Amino acid sequence: MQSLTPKQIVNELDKRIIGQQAAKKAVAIALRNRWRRKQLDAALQHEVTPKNILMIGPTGVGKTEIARRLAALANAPFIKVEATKFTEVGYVGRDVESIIRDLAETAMKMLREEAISSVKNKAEDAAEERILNALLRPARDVETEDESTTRQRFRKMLREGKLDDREIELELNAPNVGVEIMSPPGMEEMTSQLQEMFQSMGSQRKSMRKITVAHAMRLLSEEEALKLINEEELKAKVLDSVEQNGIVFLDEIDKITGRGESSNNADVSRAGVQRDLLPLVEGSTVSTKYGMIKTDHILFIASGAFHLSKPSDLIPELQGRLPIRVELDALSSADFVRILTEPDASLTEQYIALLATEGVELSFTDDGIERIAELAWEVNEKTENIGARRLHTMLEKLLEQISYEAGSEENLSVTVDKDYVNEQLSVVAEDEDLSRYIL
Ligand SMILES: Nc1ncnc2c1ncn2[C@@H]1O[C@H](COP(=O)(O)OP(=O)(O)OP(=O)(O)O)[C@@H](O)[C@H]1O
Repeated sequence: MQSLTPKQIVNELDKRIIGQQAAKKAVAIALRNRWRRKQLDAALQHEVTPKNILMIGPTGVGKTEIARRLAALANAPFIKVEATKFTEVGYVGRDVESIIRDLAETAMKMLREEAISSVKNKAEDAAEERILNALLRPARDVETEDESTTRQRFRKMLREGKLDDREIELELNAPNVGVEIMSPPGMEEMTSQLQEMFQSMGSQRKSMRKITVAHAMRLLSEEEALKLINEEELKAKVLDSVEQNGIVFLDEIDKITGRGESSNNADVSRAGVQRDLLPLVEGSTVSTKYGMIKTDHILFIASGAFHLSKPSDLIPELQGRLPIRVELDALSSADFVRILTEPDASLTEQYIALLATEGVELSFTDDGIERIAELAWEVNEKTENIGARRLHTMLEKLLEQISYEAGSEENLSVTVDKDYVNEQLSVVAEDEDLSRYIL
């Protein structure tokens, strides 16, 4: 996927996100630039740093969604962090490095899942053998049938799921001891080492357990898959994936500027957070439990509404590291209509599919959709503008009754038209106090 052209990337993003073309273009170019960089010779490759992006736009208009979808397209490790998190009481400068450690965790999860699925068949075969061994252990003395024929017969039954509920006794790794250690700020590294220590103590213990065949198949496949994966190789991949493909989404960056409704002390700490973030964005080395990670080529996408402050209120060094500025538009009621219907797996499509599982035939008329969009827009205007997120709460409320009745009534068929929307939502939407609570 890495080699998609910027236009192809935008086309892919178009399938999920309505409008916001400037932001889509910027992230598409940033992604393609990574591929371009990799085509260069090593010396030049080293010099080319990512052009980080600053997305400016109100809440709920697709900023995170664009970054998240981009990461998914590129199969890149992705993490979203609220910049304001680091202004909280108890914050110490080095905490910002936890962003990279968390990104490494995300990469590990992603790559481990990939590795597990690549050895899935082998692992399942091995698990099957172990289950057959356990099943046939008592049968061995009964020499009525050739052993391999019996095994074949059982294998067939096992694959057909006929033995799923039968209980067998197996030697299994003891379940992980669920040690949760609350770490004081700045001590995350030590905590994670302790946690690992506890876990490795746990994984060395084995015990005999009686479980069903279906459950055993799951546990043993997992155990066998882990045996087939080379941990060291996986760790190396994590480092490479974070360094070369990692994407960090820094939300609420506008809230760590000096401006705003703040006292002087808060101002100092906000500028302090910017200063702490700077080395990460400029390129530094962070120690993680998988090894050292250089942040030079990680793509940072910062985002904020900038209602009370301007990008020029950020410290100059950080401004310089976010050279690409894109503005995202506030969403209109016409955009809401499109968001409700056009994206792949749109909200309406999701509800139709969910209710179909209960035999409910749900459909939306054009004027019904328009009315939902109109009301969502009005509620945003009257209360707080939360962008497209309002559509989620509106639809949930709109379909509450149907969702409740589905399952207990046969062959329900519901058409959501303008009248239906008015009936369900107008009273709440027009009452400002009520909508603050319900929508
Ligand atoms: N332009 C859009 N097209 C389709 N869906 C959208 C669009 N904008 C927002 N949404 C939907 O609204 C929800 C919130 O959007 P998102 O998380 O991108 O907000 P945001 O702009 O990053 O806001 P914040 O700064 O508060 O995080 C998501 O579920 C997303 O799918």
